Amino acid sequence: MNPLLLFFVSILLVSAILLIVLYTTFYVPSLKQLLVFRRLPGPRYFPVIGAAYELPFVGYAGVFKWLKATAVDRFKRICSVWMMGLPVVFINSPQDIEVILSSMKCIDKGEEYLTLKTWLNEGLLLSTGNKWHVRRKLLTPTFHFRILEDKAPTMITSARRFVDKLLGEGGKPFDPFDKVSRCTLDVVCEAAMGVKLNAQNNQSSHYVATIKRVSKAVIYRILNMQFLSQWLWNITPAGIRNNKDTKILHDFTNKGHDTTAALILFALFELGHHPEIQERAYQEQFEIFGDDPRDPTFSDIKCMTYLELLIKECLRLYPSVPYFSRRLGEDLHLKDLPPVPSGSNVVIMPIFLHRNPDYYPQPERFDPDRFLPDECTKRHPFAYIPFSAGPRNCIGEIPISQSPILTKSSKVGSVDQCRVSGLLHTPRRGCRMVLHPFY
Ligand code: HEM
Repeated sequence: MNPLLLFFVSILLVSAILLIVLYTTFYVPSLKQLLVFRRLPGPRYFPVIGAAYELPFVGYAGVFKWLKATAVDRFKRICSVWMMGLPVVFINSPQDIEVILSSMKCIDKGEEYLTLKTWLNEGLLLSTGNKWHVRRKLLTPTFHFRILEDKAPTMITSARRFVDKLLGEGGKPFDPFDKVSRCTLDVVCEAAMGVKLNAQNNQSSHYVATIKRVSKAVIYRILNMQFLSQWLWNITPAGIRNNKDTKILHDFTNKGHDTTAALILFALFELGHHPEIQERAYQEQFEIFGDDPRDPTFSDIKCMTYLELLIKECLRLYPSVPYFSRRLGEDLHLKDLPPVPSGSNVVIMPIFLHRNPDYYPQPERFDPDRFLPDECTKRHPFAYIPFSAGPRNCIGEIPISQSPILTKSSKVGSVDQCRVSGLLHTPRRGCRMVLHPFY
């Protein structure tokens, strides 16, 4: 063959391969997206590539700081950013959040959820369309209040075992994360799936360590967007490791235990820091039970009004799911704004919404009284969304809001500083506590 022709054919072949790799690795926006998207407010980065090049430098621990500075502080209501061809829109106002979460049309999960696919497969969290409708309809009755009443004895047994484990530390400082995690794993597996796991009696930390690694891998892929492409991820050493990890988790895992564990951990953290709040919570328990060591009933739980305020305030300051998103199947129309084009990834961040001083004065202050009925009526209902809202809200919301997390047998003594990071909202450096028995 003529060497010149060979040269051109080789160039063509290499270009075609590069194009295929680019096309299967990154998003290619449509002309309409390119034209419409630029009319939305947002920082001006490189066109199409957008802010993606900053992400690898942000690091695992800096994600939320970066998100706040980029997507909340400057643009307040709404902020649009290109991310390697993917149009991403951060929505920060309760009014706009209500529009998207209430819509039956916006039920597809965002692109980031692809990173969970090998772990959670096509379960309720990730499925969409008819598959999701059918599964949701089947599963919803399982989480009904009355059905959960049957599970109460097993939940109480796990809770008692948990308290024994905490007291077993004999008043020395310890990090409760592993114990909390095992307890919620036992409770959720048994209540939601009827599976007896007995994780609290199993000394191996293998499972908890694997969950941590898999969660870290999800954030890593979001920060390094080239790895959102499954085939590219699968051939990296981290991807190969991750695929092995997710196989272990398939057998055990479910969506509820780590979110609930994070809630309990932060509740312990805040109780340790606020003896006066702990005392009010304790007094409420004492009024219900006195010195009687009996098990709580569901009617007791209805009397635990302060405990309910406390849980709500924990989920405000530390929403276990700090970030979630939807991929638009059609244009989204928000009041007084150009349309958000179909194909955009719309992001909602309870972690910043719940700390917006317009809705929560002195937002960093832990104050359960913010959730007294009179205070709640002053706020937009979508200013508080720890369980999301609308058709794709959390199916576990009822059991969580009806589960007592405190027992009256122990008192949290002191808790070290902890920071927040990760896929779920959990303490980054752990949180060490001391537990003093009451009697
Ligand atoms: C403090 C505890 C919990 C919090 C804060 C929480 C929060 C959330 C949030 C924010 C979502 C929406 C996520 C999204 O749109 O991407 C969600 C979905 C979901 N949650 Fe929870 N969750 C908790 C506990 C549970 C429990 C205990 C279970 C089950 C045993 C559970 C099962 C689910 C399921 C199945 C979905 C997907 C629902 C759907 O897409 O239709 N969650 N959760």
